[in-house]
Amino acid sequence: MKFSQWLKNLEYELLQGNLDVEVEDVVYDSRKARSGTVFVCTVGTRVDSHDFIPEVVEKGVTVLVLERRVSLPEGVTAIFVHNAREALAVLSAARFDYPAKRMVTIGVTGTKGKTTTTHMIKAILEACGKKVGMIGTTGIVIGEKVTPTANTTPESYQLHEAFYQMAEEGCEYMVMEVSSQAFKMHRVEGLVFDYGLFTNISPDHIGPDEHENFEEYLFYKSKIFQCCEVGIMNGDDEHYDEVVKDAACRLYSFSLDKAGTSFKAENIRYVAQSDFVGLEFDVKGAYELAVRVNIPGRFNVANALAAVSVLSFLNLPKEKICHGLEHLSVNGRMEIVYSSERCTVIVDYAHNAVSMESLLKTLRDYKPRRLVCVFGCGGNRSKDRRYSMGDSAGRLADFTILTADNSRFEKTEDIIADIRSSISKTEGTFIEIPDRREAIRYSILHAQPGDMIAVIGKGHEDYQEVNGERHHFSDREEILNVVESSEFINR
Ligand SMILES: CC(=O)N[C@H]1[C@@H](OP(=O)(O)OP(=O)(O)OC[C@H]2O[C@@H](n3ccc(=O)[nH]c3=O)[C@H](O)[C@@H]2O)O[C@H](CO)[C@@H](O)[C@@H]1O[C@H](C)C(=O)N[C@@H](C)C(=O)N[C@H](CCC(=O)O)C(=O)O
Ligand SMILES: Nc1ncnc2c1ncn2[C@@H]1O[C@H](COP(=O)(O)OP(=O)(O)OP(=O)(O)O)[C@@H](O)[C@H]1O
Repeated sequence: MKFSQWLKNLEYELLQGNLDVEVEDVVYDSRKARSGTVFVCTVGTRVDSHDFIPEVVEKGVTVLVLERRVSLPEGVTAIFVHNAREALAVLSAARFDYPAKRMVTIGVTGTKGKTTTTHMIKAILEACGKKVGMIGTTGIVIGEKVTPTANTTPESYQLHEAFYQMAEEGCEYMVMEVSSQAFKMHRVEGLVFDYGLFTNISPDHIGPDEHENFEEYLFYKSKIFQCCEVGIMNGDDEHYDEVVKDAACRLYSFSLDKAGTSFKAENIRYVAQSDFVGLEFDVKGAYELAVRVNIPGRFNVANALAAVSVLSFLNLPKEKICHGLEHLSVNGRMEIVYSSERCTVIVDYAHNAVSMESLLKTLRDYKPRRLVCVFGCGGNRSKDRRYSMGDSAGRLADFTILTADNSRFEKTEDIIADIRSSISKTEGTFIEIPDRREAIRYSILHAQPGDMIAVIGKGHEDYQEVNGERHHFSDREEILNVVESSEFINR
């Protein structure tokens, strides 16, 4: 392939060499540089990869893309661009021949609910017999194959490579989580999603290497409506007006509370039966559907409504959409791992006070005999989380078991002591069992009929991180071990 053929959507200045040089790939990590590739130099948070130019040229790189004017070795073609990550996205799309255009693409952004909603969309499309590719916290998912990624939204090159694989394997649809950081780092530059979905926004991801402040976070997240054909926004979000202010798409909205939005959830029922714990509601407005979802919680009404709003445009059979929603499985997000008259045990990924608060509040909608909460906090992370989560659990749960999360390089007992300092100021009853396996076991073996037990914080994770090492640990597996044990069965 001639390099010039990849340049049609890029503004650049030729610094030296010949644009018709033959190239076969684009590389952005010097360690992967090889003969006949284009190396895109970026200025990262830790490394400025312009420094690797001598090394990559030595390895046979024929073209360099620069965003800093540096001295160049002879014999290599070099172009200067305004932003190298933007250029990486444009070149990667061209390198894989614009694979996203071969599928219906759905981008989902928002502070909370991205993973849940993308899984819902995928599950419903699959229930309708469609082949779907998915990208997000779970990694790159094509059929049964899951490829873990370093980021929720991977680097642009990895994205286009994944789109290409999806299209080659016959995926008609692609649904992905788009983080605010992805917009900031130009990972989705040049993509135009067929559908863009915005679940909600509240302060998060503000700090070193992420966003300077909430305004910046909102600015980048709102970009979803500048890179999609049809945009769907949460009409209940308090920042609605700011988010849609610069929208350049056909805009729709969904709501649980407000009249006049395009899609509205009405007649919401929280259902807790021994064989079904979940939600029922009616979608009204631009699309009408009676929905039953096998995942509990008010925020999952919003997630399911958001998913249905997108899918309403796709001419899918309504009975299959309903089937998909009633038989969902979203790993570690309000996941009912066990339910009987004896108790219901739920695993959820809530790992800050805001999520924990909404989780515990909405589980109260199910009127459990007791709401029991099992949780801990991560080590080597903000201590505020320990105080605020301790306070939420103390106020909202009937009984709390404090235990380990990923303690990392801290002592679990010290982390629990921090949580204790806030939970003990509330009226909440709690005990401490530092071993998470024992804590889960205790909560189930001592359950009273009608209890709801929420095991919080680790969700889908299948490890516990202690002293820099990851040991296999899954809340789901531990729960199943207990409920399948003779100790529980014969009790
Ligand atoms: C702050 C940030 O977003 N950093 C991302 C960025 O890394 P960076 O620019 O800092 O990388 P760097 O190490 O300085 O390297 C700069 C360049 O030199 C290259 N390099 C580096 C070393 C070398 O030997 N040779 C070489 O060529 C690197 O490939 C890179 O192109 O580019 C990397 C490659 O794409 C990302 O993996 C990395 O994400 C880091 C791991 C990260 O923690 N990001 C977070 C903030 C993030 O993006 N989070 C969001 C949201 C998650 C959520 O919603 O919960 C996400 O989408 O994951
Ligand atoms: N729509 C929502 N509103 C508020 N909280 C939610 C919503 N959906 C899920 N949650 C809570 O947030 C947690 C994370 O949900 P999910 O993984 O779907 O969101 P996410 O946007 O992918 O989050 P993250 O960026 O933290 O991975 C859930 O375990 C649940 O407790």
